[in-house]
Amino acid sequence: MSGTSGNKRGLRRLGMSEMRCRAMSNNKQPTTPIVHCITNYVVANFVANGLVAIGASPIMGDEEREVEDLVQLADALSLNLGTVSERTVRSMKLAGEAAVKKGIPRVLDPVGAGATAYRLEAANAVIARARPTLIRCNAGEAAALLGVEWKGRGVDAGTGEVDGATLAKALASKYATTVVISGAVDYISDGKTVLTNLTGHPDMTRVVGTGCLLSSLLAAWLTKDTSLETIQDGMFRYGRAGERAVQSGIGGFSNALLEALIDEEVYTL
Ligand SMILES: Nc1ncnc2c1ncn2[C@@H]1O[C@H](COP(=O)(O)OP(=O)(O)OP(=O)(O)O)[C@@H](O)[C@H]1O
Ligand SMILES: Cc1ncsc1CCO
Repeated sequence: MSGTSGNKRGLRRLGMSEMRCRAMSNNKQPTTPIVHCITNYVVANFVANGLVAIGASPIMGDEEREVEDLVQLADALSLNLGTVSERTVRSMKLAGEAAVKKGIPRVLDPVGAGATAYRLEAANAVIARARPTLIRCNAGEAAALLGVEWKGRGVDAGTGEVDGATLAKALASKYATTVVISGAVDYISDGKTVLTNLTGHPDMTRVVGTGCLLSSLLAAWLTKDTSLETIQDGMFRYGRAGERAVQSGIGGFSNALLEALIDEEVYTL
Protein backbone atom coordinates (compact mmCIF):
# COMPACT_ATOMS: atom_id res chain seq x y z
CA MET A 1 0.00 0.00 0.00
CA SER A 2 1.29 3.46 -0.75
CA GLY A 3 0.24 6.79 0.70
CA THR A 4 -1.66 8.30 -2.22
CA SER A 5 -4.49 10.79 -1.70
CA GLY A 6 -7.45 12.16 -3.61
CA ASN A 7 -10.85 10.73 -4.34
CA LYS A 8 -10.22 7.17 -5.38
CA ARG A 9 -13.80 5.99 -4.99
CA GLY A 10 -14.35 5.38 -8.72
CA LEU A 11 -10.99 3.71 -9.17
CA ARG A 12 -11.52 1.56 -6.09
CA ARG A 13 -14.98 0.43 -7.14
CA LEU A 14 -13.65 -0.49 -10.57
CA GLY A 15 -10.73 -2.29 -8.95
CA MET A 16 -12.99 -4.30 -6.67
CA SER A 17 -15.38 -5.30 -9.47
CA GLU A 18 -12.44 -6.21 -11.67
CA MET A 19 -11.09 -8.36 -8.87
CA ARG A 20 -14.47 -10.07 -8.48
CA CYS A 21 -14.75 -10.70 -12.25
CA ARG A 22 -11.26 -12.14 -12.30
CA ALA A 23 -12.04 -14.35 -9.32
CA MET A 24 -15.25 -15.58 -10.92
CA SER A 25 -13.55 -16.30 -14.23
CA ASN A 26 -11.15 -18.48 -12.23
CA ASN A 27 -14.20 -20.10 -10.61
CA LYS A 28 -13.05 -18.75 -7.25
CA GLN A 29 -15.01 -16.79 -4.68
CA PRO A 30 -13.65 -13.27 -3.94
CA THR A 31 -11.52 -13.43 -0.81
CA THR A 32 -13.40 -11.04 1.43
CA PRO A 33 -12.00 -11.67 4.90
CA ILE A 34 -14.60 -12.49 7.52
CA VAL A 35 -13.83 -10.84 10.86
CA HIS A 36 -15.54 -12.31 13.90
CA CYS A 37 -15.94 -9.57 16.50
CA ILE A 38 -16.76 -9.95 20.15
CA THR A 39 -16.95 -6.26 20.82
CA ASN A 40 -18.68 -3.78 23.11
CA TYR A 41 -22.29 -2.69 22.73
CA VAL A 42 -21.29 0.99 22.42
CA VAL A 43 -19.45 0.62 19.11
CA ALA A 44 -20.73 -2.60 17.52
CA ASN A 45 -22.62 -0.96 14.65
CA PHE A 46 -19.82 1.52 13.88
CA VAL A 47 -17.24 -1.29 13.83
CA ALA A 48 -19.37 -3.47 11.55
CA ASN A 49 -19.86 -0.62 9.07
CA GLY A 50 -16.17 0.30 9.17
CA LEU A 51 -15.21 -3.26 8.31
CA VAL A 52 -17.63 -3.27 5.39
CA ALA A 53 -16.17 0.06 4.21
CA ILE A 54 -12.72 -1.49 3.82
CA GLY A 55 -14.06 -4.55 2.02
CA ALA A 56 -14.17 -6.98 4.94
CA SER A 57 -17.16 -8.92 6.16
CA PRO A 58 -18.01 -8.56 9.85
CA ILE A 59 -19.84 -11.04 12.00
CA MET A 60 -20.63 -10.06 15.57
CA GLY A 61 -21.43 -12.82 18.04
CA ASP A 62 -20.68 -13.46 21.70
CA GLU A 63 -22.85 -16.44 22.60
CA GLU A 64 -20.73 -19.09 24.30
CA ARG A 65 -22.51 -21.90 22.50
CA GLU A 66 -21.67 -20.63 19.03
CA VAL A 67 -18.41 -18.66 19.20
CA GLU A 68 -16.23 -21.66 18.32
CA ASP A 69 -18.40 -22.28 15.26
CA LEU A 70 -18.18 -18.61 14.30
CA VAL A 71 -14.40 -18.83 14.46
CA GLN A 72 -14.55 -21.72 12.00
CA LEU A 73 -16.21 -19.33 9.52
CA ALA A 74 -13.82 -16.47 10.22
CA ASP A 75 -10.47 -15.31 8.83
CA ALA A 76 -9.68 -13.15 11.89
CA LEU A 77 -10.94 -12.63 15.43
CA SER A 78 -11.31 -9.22 17.11
CA LEU A 79 -11.82 -9.17 20.87
CA ASN A 80 -12.77 -5.98 22.73
CA LEU A 81 -13.19 -5.62 26.49
CA GLY A 82 -15.21 -2.37 26.37
CA THR A 83 -18.34 -3.74 28.05
CA VAL A 84 -16.84 -6.96 29.33
CA SER A 85 -18.79 -9.34 31.58
CA GLU A 86 -18.25 -12.82 32.99
CA ARG A 87 -20.30 -14.20 30.11
CA THR A 88 -18.32 -12.44 27.39
CA VAL A 89 -14.98 -13.29 29.01
CA ARG A 90 -15.95 -16.97 28.77
CA SER A 91 -16.91 -16.44 25.12
CA MET A 92 -13.66 -14.60 24.36
CA LYS A 93 -11.58 -17.38 25.91
CA LEU A 94 -13.39 -20.07 23.88
CA ALA A 95 -13.22 -18.05 20.65
CA GLY A 96 -9.59 -17.16 21.31
CA GLU A 97 -8.56 -20.77 21.83
CA ALA A 98 -10.41 -21.87 18.70
CA ALA A 99 -8.71 -19.08 16.72
CA VAL A 100 -5.27 -20.12 18.01
CA LYS A 101 -6.02 -23.69 16.97
CA LYS A 102 -7.17 -22.53 13.54
CA GLY A 103 -4.16 -20.23 13.16
CA ILE A 104 -6.05 -17.04 12.30
CA PRO A 105 -5.04 -13.54 13.51
CA ARG A 106 -6.35 -12.46 16.91
CA VAL A 107 -6.54 -8.81 17.94
CA LEU A 108 -7.27 -7.70 21.49
CA ASP A 109 -8.47 -4.23 22.48
CA PRO A 110 -8.20 -4.08 26.29
CA VAL A 111 -10.56 -1.10 26.67
CA GLY A 112 -10.29 0.53 30.07
CA ALA A 113 -7.73 -2.00 31.35
CA GLY A 114 -6.64 0.54 33.95
CA ALA A 115 -10.15 1.58 34.98
CA THR A 116 -10.95 -1.36 37.26
CA ALA A 117 -9.16 -4.37 38.71
CA TYR A 118 -11.77 -6.57 37.05
CA ARG A 119 -10.92 -5.32 33.56
CA LEU A 120 -7.23 -5.89 34.11
CA GLU A 121 -7.89 -9.40 35.35
CA ALA A 122 -10.20 -10.05 32.38
CA ALA A 123 -7.58 -8.72 29.95
CA ASN A 124 -4.93 -11.06 31.32
CA ALA A 125 -7.31 -14.03 31.32
CA VAL A 126 -8.23 -13.40 27.67
CA ILE A 127 -4.59 -12.84 26.66
CA ALA A 128 -3.59 -16.16 28.24
CA ARG A 129 -6.11 -18.10 26.16
CA ALA A 130 -6.31 -16.04 22.94
CA ARG A 131 -2.57 -15.30 22.71
CA PRO A 132 -3.24 -12.17 20.63
CA THR A 133 -1.35 -11.65 17.38
CA LEU A 134 -1.73 -7.95 18.08
CA ILE A 135 -2.83 -5.79 21.01
CA ARG A 136 -4.21 -2.34 20.07
CA CYS A 137 -4.77 0.09 22.90
CA ASN A 138 -4.19 3.63 24.10
CA ALA A 139 -1.25 4.60 26.34
CA GLY A 140 -3.26 4.34 29.57
CA GLU A 141 -4.35 0.80 28.77
CA ALA A 142 -0.78 -0.17 27.87
CA ALA A 143 0.47 1.27 31.16
CA ALA A 144 -2.16 -0.71 33.09
CA LEU A 145 -1.15 -3.98 31.41
CA LEU A 146 2.48 -3.22 32.27
CA GLY A 147 1.78 -2.09 35.84
CA VAL A 148 3.23 1.35 35.09
CA GLU A 149 1.87 4.28 37.12
CA TRP A 150 -0.53 6.38 35.07
CA LYS A 151 -3.03 9.19 35.57
CA GLY A 152 -6.20 8.42 33.69
CA ARG A 153 -9.90 7.97 34.12
CA GLY A 154 -12.29 5.47 32.55
CA VAL A 155 -11.53 4.62 28.92
CA ASP A 156 -9.47 7.80 28.27
CA ALA A 157 -5.77 7.59 27.43
CA GLY A 158 -4.61 9.77 30.39
CA THR A 159 -1.02 10.85 31.01
CA GLY A 160 2.16 9.40 32.46
CA GLU A 161 5.92 9.65 32.60
CA VAL A 162 6.77 6.79 30.23
CA ASP A 163 6.82 7.56 26.51
CA GLY A 164 4.70 5.65 24.00
CA ALA A 165 7.63 4.00 22.24
CA THR A 166 8.88 2.49 25.50
CA LEU A 167 5.38 1.31 26.43
CA ALA A 168 4.82 -0.27 23.02
CA LYS A 169 8.14 -2.09 23.04
CA ALA A 170 7.71 -3.32 26.62
CA LEU A 171 4.14 -4.48 26.07
CA ALA A 172 5.06 -6.34 22.89
CA SER A 173 7.92 -8.08 24.75
CA LYS A 174 5.77 -8.91 27.77
CA TYR A 175 3.15 -10.74 25.71
CA ALA A 176 5.36 -11.81 22.76
CA THR A 177 3.06 -10.05 20.34
CA THR A 178 2.77 -6.99 18.12
CA VAL A 179 1.46 -3.84 19.78
CA VAL A 180 -0.17 -0.71 18.39
CA ILE A 181 -0.53 2.17 20.84
CA SER A 182 -2.67 4.92 19.37
CA GLY A 183 -2.67 8.60 20.27
CA ALA A 184 -1.23 11.88 18.96
CA VAL A 185 1.63 9.65 17.80
CA ASP A 186 0.85 6.02 17.04
CA TYR A 187 3.51 3.46 18.01
CA ILE A 188 3.81 0.05 16.39
CA SER A 189 6.20 -2.48 17.89
CA ASP A 190 7.10 -6.16 17.84
CA GLY A 191 9.26 -5.76 20.95
CA LYS A 192 12.42 -5.04 18.95
CA THR A 193 11.56 -2.33 16.45
CA VAL A 194 9.26 0.65 17.00
CA LEU A 195 7.61 2.39 14.04
CA THR A 196 5.51 5.53 14.36
CA ASN A 197 2.67 7.22 12.56
CA LEU A 198 1.74 10.88 12.77
CA THR A 199 -1.50 11.11 10.83
CA GLY A 200 -4.79 11.57 12.69
CA HIS A 201 -6.52 14.46 14.41
CA PRO A 202 -7.20 15.26 18.08
CA ASP A 203 -10.93 15.48 17.29
CA MET A 204 -10.89 11.75 16.61
CA THR A 205 -11.00 11.36 20.40
CA ARG A 206 -14.23 13.38 20.56
CA VAL A 207 -16.13 10.58 18.86
CA VAL A 208 -16.46 7.30 20.75
CA GLY A 209 -15.09 4.20 19.10
CA THR A 210 -12.36 5.34 16.69
CA GLY A 211 -9.87 3.17 18.58
CA CYS A 212 -12.25 0.22 18.75
CA LEU A 213 -12.86 0.44 15.01
CA LEU A 214 -9.12 0.64 14.38
CA SER A 215 -8.62 -2.60 16.34
CA SER A 216 -11.07 -4.50 14.17
CA LEU A 217 -9.62 -3.02 10.96
CA LEU A 218 -6.23 -4.25 12.13
CA ALA A 219 -7.70 -7.75 12.47
CA ALA A 220 -8.82 -7.54 8.84
CA TRP A 221 -5.46 -6.18 7.63
CA LEU A 222 -3.57 -8.98 9.40
CA THR A 223 -5.32 -11.55 7.21
CA LYS A 224 -3.30 -10.10 4.31
CA ASP A 225 0.02 -9.08 5.82
CA THR A 226 1.42 -9.00 9.35
CA SER A 227 4.55 -6.90 8.74
CA LEU A 228 5.10 -3.80 10.88
CA GLU A 229 5.45 -1.70 7.72
CA THR A 230 2.04 -2.75 6.42
CA ILE A 231 0.48 -2.03 9.80
CA GLN A 232 2.16 1.39 9.76
CA ASP A 233 0.81 2.08 6.29
CA GLY A 234 -2.69 1.10 7.40
CA MET A 235 -2.33 3.44 10.39
CA PHE A 236 -1.21 6.22 8.07
CA ARG A 237 -4.29 5.78 5.90
CA TYR A 238 -6.64 5.45 8.87
CA GLY A 239 -5.26 8.66 10.38
CA ARG A 240 -5.68 10.46 7.09
CA ALA A 241 -9.24 9.21 6.78
CA GLY A 242 -9.80 10.63 10.28
CA GLU A 243 -8.29 13.99 9.29
CA ARG A 244 -10.72 14.21 6.38
CA ALA A 245 -13.70 13.06 8.43
CA VAL A 246 -13.27 15.70 11.16
CA GLN A 247 -13.90 18.35 8.49
CA SER A 248 -17.56 17.25 8.68
CA GLY A 249 -17.77 18.26 12.33
CA ILE A 250 -18.35 16.01 15.29
CA GLY A 251 -22.00 15.38 14.34
CA GLY A 252 -21.11 14.17 10.87
CA PHE A 253 -17.88 12.45 11.79
CA SER A 254 -18.95 8.81 11.95
CA ASN A 255 -20.54 8.78 8.51
CA ALA A 256 -17.73 10.89 7.05
CA LEU A 257 -15.17 8.42 8.42
CA LEU A 258 -16.89 5.53 6.65
CA GLU A 259 -16.80 7.52 3.40
CA ALA A 260 -13.17 8.50 3.96
CA LEU A 261 -12.18 4.89 4.64
CA ILE A 262 -13.39 4.06 1.15
CA ASP A 263 -11.87 7.16 -0.46
CA GLU A 264 -8.47 6.74 1.20
CA GLU A 265 -8.35 3.10 0.11
CA VAL A 266 -7.47 2.30 3.71
CA TYR A 267 -6.92 -1.25 2.63
CA THR A 268 -7.82 -2.77 -0.67
CA LEU A 269 -9.12 -6.02 0.67
N1 LIG B 1 -4.13 13.81 19.71
C1 LIG B 1 -4.32 13.10 18.59
N2 LIG B 1 -3.87 13.59 17.41
C2 LIG B 1 -4.05 12.88 16.28
N3 LIG B 1 -4.68 11.67 16.22
C3 LIG B 1 -5.13 11.14 17.36
C4 LIG B 1 -4.97 11.82 18.60
N4 LIG B 1 -5.49 11.04 19.58
C5 LIG B 1 -5.97 9.92 18.97
N5 LIG B 1 -5.75 9.99 17.63
C6 LIG B 1 -6.14 8.98 16.63
O1 LIG B 1 -7.43 8.53 16.96
C7 LIG B 1 -7.57 7.14 16.68
C8 LIG B 1 -8.11 6.43 17.93
O2 LIG B 1 -7.09 6.42 18.91
P1 LIG B 1 -7.37 6.59 20.45
O3 LIG B 1 -6.04 6.51 21.10
O4 LIG B 1 -8.20 7.79 20.72
O5 LIG B 1 -8.19 5.26 20.75
P2 LIG B 1 -9.00 4.84 22.04
O6 LIG B 1 -8.66 5.70 23.21
O7 LIG B 1 -8.85 3.38 22.19
O8 LIG B 1 -10.49 5.18 21.52
P3 LIG B 1 -11.93 4.49 21.84
O9 LIG B 1 -11.83 3.83 23.20
O10 LIG B 1 -12.90 5.63 21.80
O11 LIG B 1 -12.22 3.51 20.76
C9 LIG B 1 -6.20 6.66 16.21
O12 LIG B 1 -6.20 6.56 14.82
C10 LIG B 1 -5.23 7.76 16.67
O13 LIG B 1 -4.15 7.91 15.80
C1 LIG C 1 -17.57 4.68 26.24
C2 LIG C 1 -17.29 3.24 26.33
N1 LIG C 1 -17.53 2.57 27.51
C3 LIG C 1 -17.23 1.30 27.42
S1 LIG C 1 -16.66 0.82 25.90
C4 LIG C 1 -16.81 2.40 25.32
C5 LIG C 1 -16.49 2.73 23.91
C6 LIG C 1 -15.12 3.29 23.71
O1 LIG C 1 -14.11 2.53 24.13
